[in-house]
Amino acid sequence: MALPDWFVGSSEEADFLRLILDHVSDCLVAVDTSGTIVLINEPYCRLLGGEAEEFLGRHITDVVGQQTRLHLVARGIGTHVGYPLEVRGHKLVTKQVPVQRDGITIGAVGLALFSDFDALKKTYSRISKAELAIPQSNKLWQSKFSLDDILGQGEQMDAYRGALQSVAEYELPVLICGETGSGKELAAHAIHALSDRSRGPFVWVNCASIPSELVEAELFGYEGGAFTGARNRGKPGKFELAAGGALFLDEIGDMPLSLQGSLLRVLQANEIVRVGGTTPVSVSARVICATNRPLANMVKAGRFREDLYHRLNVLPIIVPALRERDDVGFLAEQLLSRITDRLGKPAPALAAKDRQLLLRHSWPGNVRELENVLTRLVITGKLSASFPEFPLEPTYAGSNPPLKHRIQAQTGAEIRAALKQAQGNKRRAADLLGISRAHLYRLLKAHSAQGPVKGEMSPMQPSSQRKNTSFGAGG
Ligand SMILES: Nc1ncnc2c1ncn2[C@@H]1O[C@H](COP(=O)(O)OP(=O)(O)OP(=O)(O)O)[C@@H](O)[C@H]1O
Repeated sequence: MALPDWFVGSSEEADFLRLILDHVSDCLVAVDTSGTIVLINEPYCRLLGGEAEEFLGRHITDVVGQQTRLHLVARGIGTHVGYPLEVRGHKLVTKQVPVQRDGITIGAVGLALFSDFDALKKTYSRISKAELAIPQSNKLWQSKFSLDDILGQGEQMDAYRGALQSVAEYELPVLICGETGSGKELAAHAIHALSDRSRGPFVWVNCASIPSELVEAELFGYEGGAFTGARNRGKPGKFELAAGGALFLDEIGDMPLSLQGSLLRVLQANEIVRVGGTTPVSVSARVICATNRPLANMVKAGRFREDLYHRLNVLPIIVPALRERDDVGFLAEQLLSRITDRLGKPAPALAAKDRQLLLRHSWPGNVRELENVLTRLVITGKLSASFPEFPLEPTYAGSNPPLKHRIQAQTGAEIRAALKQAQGNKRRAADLLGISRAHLYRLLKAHSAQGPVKGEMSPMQPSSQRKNTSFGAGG
């Protein structure tokens, strides 16, 4: 493709420019002020069915027909955007712009924005669907943590962070496994933040905390009037909210078996149908899952679908447990300074014996437990005195009732006290207890199954039944 006389660059620059113009996906032609073609790229030649030499030097109207206005644009009649043309049976949507040097028009460039109407229709429909699928509230669904929030040092943590970076590059499902409190949620946020989808939403669902009868509506959404209590206008599910971004399914091991089949179907078909709906909606969310359960064993025991397991376990990430990490001292220092910043308190120095305690402890609650221990240290100024009591275990007083009942009663009392202190906020209560939210939900569920104590309130429950739950804010 020859470049016009306008071009004043070196021959390397000319080659490079030629290459670019031939590789732009659509047709491009340039004329001088007389309307003579001075440049034409390969895609346009292909569309016209000839070689560049056949078109260069000819008037634009001879080559593409009388309806073009490019020669007029080159004489200064202004710019045309979205100008429709039919060239040799092909319908084009073009943009025709004058080329100016030092304020003087020296020619014009015609660029086909679309030379394929079917592609245009498809693109338009994708754009409008994407707009519908990302409601404004999606601004709320964003990843809150990045790789920089993952504290740790040494080879092990470098390798771990490297693994997060490499899985982030792909559009494939990620399965994050690790003990409670080890940082799985943090990893999921960081993967999304590192990915090409980072500007899209990051929507999370805790599969353990949604009542099983609501999981389907929560994930797939529902149409108005789909069931008693459903909103009139229906509601998009988390898959729809996560369009163009990532859906984080936390505690996937706790997803009821019945729902695992529906999830598998969605992942296979890449589309969902809202509860009570009939129209499929295409799914464009990347799925990131996390679990602290031994999923492979659950598959063997028939408690987790094998086909779903393989669908999800494409890019596995194992989060190291704190007791397996060799940087506990470093992590403690870093967390301590974060905590003191947050609380506006001076940082207490870690005595040698405190460090020994930190290294000896087995950390069943992992980094969350360490954070809690350090928070108490900042507040009370003592680590060694209170530390041996961790992890938070009830002290079993009295010997009359059987031990099992005493443990239940004691756990119940601890949970009630924490909920009271947290004014019913379960996330804060879980933090106070040094356990994960999911663990708290499981305890609440177990206690509600045992009788007098009711735990989780279903949002669909009539308000009259929501009162007098023993774990309510009032205790
Ligand atoms: N490497 C880390 N650096 C800094 N903070 C961390 C790290 N790992 C975990 N945390 C902190 O520990 C707490 C628990 O982390 P997170 O919620 O990600 O754990 P989890 O494995 O998802 O827990 P669960 O299974 O109980 O839901 C959070 O406050 C998190 O910020």
